Amino acid sequence: MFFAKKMVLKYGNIMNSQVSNRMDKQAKIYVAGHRGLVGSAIVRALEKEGYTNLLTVTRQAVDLLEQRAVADFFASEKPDYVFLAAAKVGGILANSTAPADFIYENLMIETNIIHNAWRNKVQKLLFLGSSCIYPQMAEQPIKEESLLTGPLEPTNDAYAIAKIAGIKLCQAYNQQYDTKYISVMPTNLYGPNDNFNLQTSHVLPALIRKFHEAKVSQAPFVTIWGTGTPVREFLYVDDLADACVYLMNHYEDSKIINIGTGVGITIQELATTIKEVTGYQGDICFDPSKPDGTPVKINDVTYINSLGWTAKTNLHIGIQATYEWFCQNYKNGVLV
Ligand SMILES: NC(=O)C1=CN([C@@H]2O[C@H](COP(=O)(O)OP(=O)(O)OC[C@H]3O[C@@H](n4cnc5c(N)ncnc54)[C@H](OP(=O)(O)O)[C@@H]3O)[C@@H](O)[C@H]2O)C=CC1
Ligand SMILES: C[C@H]1O[C@H](OP(=O)(O)OP(=O)(O)OC[C@H]2O[C@@H](n3cnc4c(=O)[nH]c(N)nc43)[C@H](O)[C@@H]2O)[C@@H](O)[C@@H](O)C1=O
Repeated sequence: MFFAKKMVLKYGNIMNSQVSNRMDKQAKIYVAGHRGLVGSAIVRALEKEGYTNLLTVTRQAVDLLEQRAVADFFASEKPDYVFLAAAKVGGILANSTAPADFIYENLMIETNIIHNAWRNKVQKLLFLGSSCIYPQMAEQPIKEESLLTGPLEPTNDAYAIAKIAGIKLCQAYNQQYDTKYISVMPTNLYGPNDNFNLQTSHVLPALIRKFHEAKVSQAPFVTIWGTGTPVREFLYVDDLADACVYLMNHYEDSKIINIGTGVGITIQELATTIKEVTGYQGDICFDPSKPDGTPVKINDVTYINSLGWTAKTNLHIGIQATYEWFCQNYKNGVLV
């Protein structure tokens, strides 16, 4: 049972930060990006909780970059709720080599969806941002208040600017049109349906694939990009999805909200853990010619914890589950 908790915002008005305004089990819920890491986990979480009227559509049927297609889709489907998990996403290499694609596609997708959610009176929308929106040298762990207090990490600043625009879109529509659009800032995620392409993936799936393939081919060493010293926080995607559904039911403030474990490890420690899980027997080498990116990135999760949500999945167990999923779904580096 949840009770409204009053809080005074900096603008002086009183808003409910925590509410119990649950989605009806038959409500029409659009999950944008349902085939991706996050979207597929949100679909699993909603189905597990008994939501029966989920709306999904492939990129081939509705390209979210196309304003007209998105407008027609919303006008004909009229969803009640929207989880905005469609985006152009990638790891440090993809972000630093294709910044134009990352800023353009993310601005287009979020603008098309948020504007048409408003035009079609969507009751509530949840926008997926990212912890990379915070300044490169933000005080650790990173509080929500750090937003726009310093320069961004150069390897993903184009993507981060698009994500900051998404936050501002939600807040501006809330302010002008009294909508209920919430923005969450997850830390680095991993799990089933992750991207295992070594050119475009994040570090955790990349290392699962590298160690697995090295074990199979009996390669003497595995190369890790950068120095191994950067610190990252990793959240299992089913925990993230659980948090998103929880917040959709219990939160309606414009204030952005971090999601994570609050615990960081070095890339070297991550590599050692993945080596152990995969059973690889060779050595680990580092390639310092590749970028490290942000030196440390750990979300402060005090706010979401205070609202009654905490992460559950231990990193070792989450990596084991992801490795099992990878072994079942990939053969010779190809999704089967
Ligand atoms: N992965 C991570 O570590 C983190 C992710 N996030 C955020 O979570 C959200 C989801 O990320 P994640 O699940 O990892 O990303 P994925 O790349 O796994 O999934 C993205 C989804 O968006 C869809 N999509 C992309 N472009 C279009 C388009 N033009 N038209 C229709 N559909 C499109 C993709 O469709 P298709 O299947 O056809 O490719 C895919 O289903 C993003 O907003 C991201 O910023 C935040 C923090 C960390
Ligand atoms: C979630 C977040 O993810 C991105 O930021 P990032 O955290 O820097 O991303 P990453 O997972 O790709 O790398 C983490 C660290 O790991 C090192 N590293 C070692 N070896 C490999 C490797 O083989 N692949 C990759 N990708 N990284 C490697 C790598 O050098 C870096 O030090 C944003 O662009 C943006 O997309 C965003 O929001």
